[in-house]
Formats: sequence, C-alpha cells, structure tokens
Amino acid sequence: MSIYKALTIAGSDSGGGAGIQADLKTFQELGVYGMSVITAVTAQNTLGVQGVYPMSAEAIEQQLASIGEDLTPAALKTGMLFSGDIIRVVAAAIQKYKWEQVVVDPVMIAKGGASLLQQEAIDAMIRYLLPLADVITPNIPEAEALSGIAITDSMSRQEAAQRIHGYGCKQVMIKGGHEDNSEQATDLLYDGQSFTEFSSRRLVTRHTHGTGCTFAAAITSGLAQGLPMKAAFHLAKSFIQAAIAEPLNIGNGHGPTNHWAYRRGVSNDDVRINENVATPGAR
Ligand SMILES: Nc1ncnc2c1ncn2[C@@H]1O[C@H](COP(=O)(O)OP(=O)(O)O)[C@@H](O)[C@H]1O
Ligand SMILES: Cc1ncc(COP(=O)(O)O)c(N)n1
Repeated sequence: MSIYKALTIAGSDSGGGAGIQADLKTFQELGVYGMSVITAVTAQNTLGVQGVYPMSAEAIEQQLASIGEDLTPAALKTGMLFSGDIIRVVAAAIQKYKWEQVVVDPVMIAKGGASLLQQEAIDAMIRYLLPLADVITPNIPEAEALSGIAITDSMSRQEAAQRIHGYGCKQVMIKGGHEDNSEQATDLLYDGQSFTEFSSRRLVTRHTHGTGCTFAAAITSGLAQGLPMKAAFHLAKSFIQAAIAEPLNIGNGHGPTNHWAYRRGVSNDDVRINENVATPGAR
C-alpha cells in the first residue's frame, strides 16, 4: 500500500476549525498522512481571534529541517505565515529540500477581521514564495491585495488572476466564497493559458470558518495522491461543498465546517466545471 504524505505549514487554530487543525483533518479524511510545521499559535474560537503568538524563525526552521531530513512530502500547503521573516524561511526550505506540488493559500485576514499576515509580508510573499507555487488560492480580498486590482465583476477577476500569475506561480485559483450576491459559489482558475470555472450552489450559512484552509488542504491531498491539478480542484470543491452543506453547529459564532461530511457522501455531486471561460477584452 502506498502512503501519500502531505505537509501543512500554517498557524494553529485552538478552536479546531481552520489552520493546522482543518488541514490535518482534511488530509486524514482524504487518506493522506499529514505532517505539520506550526508558524504561529492563535487563541481563537467561533467568535473570533483573541490572540496571535508567532513562533520564532528558528523554531520554524527547525521544524522544516526535521521534516526535510527524514520525510519527503508528496505535496505541501502553506497557510498563515504572518511575517516576511517566516515567509523567507519557508521559501528557503522548499528550495533546499526540493519539495514539489506547492499550494499557497495566502491567508491574510480571519473572517472576524483579525490580521494573520503583516502588511510588509505581502511583498515578501510575491517575491519569495509565489515563484515556487504550483497554485495559489486567494479569496477575493486577498486577490485584490496581491494584484492591486479591485474585483467587481468577472472581467476584473480574470485580470487579477493574470496579474498574480505574472508573479511566477503556475496556476491561480481565485475563490468566490466572498461573492455574496451570487447564487453560485464560483472559483476561477487561470493556468497561464485559459480560464476554468468551478461552480457549486451557494449554501446559506454563517458556518464558514475555515473554508479556505479546508479547500486548499483538499487540493493538496489530491496532488499528494498524484491527481492532475484540475482533478484535485474538483475533489476539493466537492469536499468543501459537503463540509459546508452539513454544518456541525458548534460554538456561538461562525462555526467550523464538517470535515467528515464528504466521506459520508453528503451533497458531493453538485460541482459544475466550465472550461475556456473568457470575457472579451480581458486578455
Ligand atoms: N456559502 C458557500 N456555499 C458554497 N461554497 C462556498 C461558500 N462559501 C465559500 N465556499 C467555497 O469554499 C471555498 C473557500 O472559499 P472562500 O470562503 O472564498 O475562502 P476563504 O475562507 O479563504 O475566505 C471555495 O471553494 C468557495 O467557493
Ligand atoms: C490559524 C488560522 N489560519 C487561517 C485562518 C483563516 O481561516 P478561513 O479559512 O476561515 O479564512 C484562521 N482563521 N486561522
């Protein structure tokens, strides 16, 4: 039996819905052995973020070395990286150990508004990490911050994807969870040549804490198992749709998604793929 190994480099969410906890649960649900490098500890629950405690660059470097010198991940994802220093240490390890299948979830702000990435770190992310990324998965505000383009319609979203692709990552997936006025939750993929949309029915719920982390971890799981990129996106979209569709209803605020719903077969037949989408004038 092959053991597929995946690594998450991210922050801890004490409430268990996002960050390292969401990633490891997703890896396990999808049959992948999960490993973790913790960049920061957050005190967090469904009501918000009560504290952020970054690890030292040395502690992160040592965790990366422990993995690099013994265990080779077939795919990895990054989540909350917090500072430019941490980004540089992570980028150096990816190069040193020649890790492949790199999924960058450019976590910037928690849904409650707390900052999980310092402003100066955006430049470091563009400079050091994006050229190493096989795919980056920004939500709409993150894509705006990275591209400097206000996303108001499908054309501006395509332009933002092209701008971000220009920083050197192989593929860009701009997620549509924040597009509240649409009946669809549509994620846009740009691979440098064409645009593909992955759409599902938008579910009306406030329990979306950790959706982005879970989605990127599911992509990483698919890549770790050798799926081609588009198949990994399809898997991840089905996984997150099921996880949102059957919320756990725990906590008094924005609750977590249900990581075991996909395995139970909840609503995972709902994803539509629209290839070669192009808005005239965008390219
Ligand atoms: N209400 C929803 N219904 C269905 N899918 C959603 C909903 N909210 C988010 N998603 C999906 O969850 C994934 C994460 O998206 P998003 O919430 O934009 O990320 P983030 O957590 O980084 O802000 C995407 O695939 C998105 O389409
Ligand atoms: C440690 C940590 N990492 C990431 C997120 C973002 O979560 P979301 O997926 O809801 O944007 C978070 N709230 N906490």
